[in-house]
Amino acid sequence: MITERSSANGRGAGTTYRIHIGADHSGLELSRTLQHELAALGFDVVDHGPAACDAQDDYPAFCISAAESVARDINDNRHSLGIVIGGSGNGEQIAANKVRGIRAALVWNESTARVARQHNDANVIALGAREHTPEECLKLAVLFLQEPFTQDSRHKRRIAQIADYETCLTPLACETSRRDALARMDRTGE
Ligand SMILES: O=C(CO)[C@H](O)[C@H](O)COP(=O)(O)O
Repeated sequence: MITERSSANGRGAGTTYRIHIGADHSGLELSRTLQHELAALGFDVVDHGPAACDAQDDYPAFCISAAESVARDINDNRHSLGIVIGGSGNGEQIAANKVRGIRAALVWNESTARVARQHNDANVIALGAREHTPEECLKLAVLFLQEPFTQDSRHKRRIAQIADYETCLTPLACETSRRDALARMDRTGE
């Protein structure tokens, strides 16, 4: 069973992770493989489609559905992460990142899988099913899911700036937030 404790992510203990997965026709087979393997590892897996292979289907709805559920769960203090899958992962990442509160990272090697959690506290990853073998993708997904966020103040500060921009939609808000964060660090020595 993969839990908060065994995944050592420092955000609590004893809670099973929920993983929301969405794909398109090019990622469907990989999505099914990952769902099977991650469920076997003890994750609580939620499938956001597609239900069947249709070469004409479009990835945004499936990926946005998965990302919205991650965001909703996080708002409800439930520990959830997401995986969106397409041919390249690019469009899937772009779609997921349109959801407020989502930080989706395109993961394409072991380093980007780890750093997506360590530095970015990413809550969704995008994988390109046409770029890797299923075994590679499983490895990347597990690396991501088990890696903790460092909690370093510089990373928190940058993530907060993105969140500020997302809320206010003005670059000035980012700059203000950066100045406030730097001033706060001066005061507290953080
Ligand atoms: O990776 C993707 C988007 O980033 C899609 O999966 C890809 O564009 C689908 O291509 P096609 O319709 O030619 O199968």
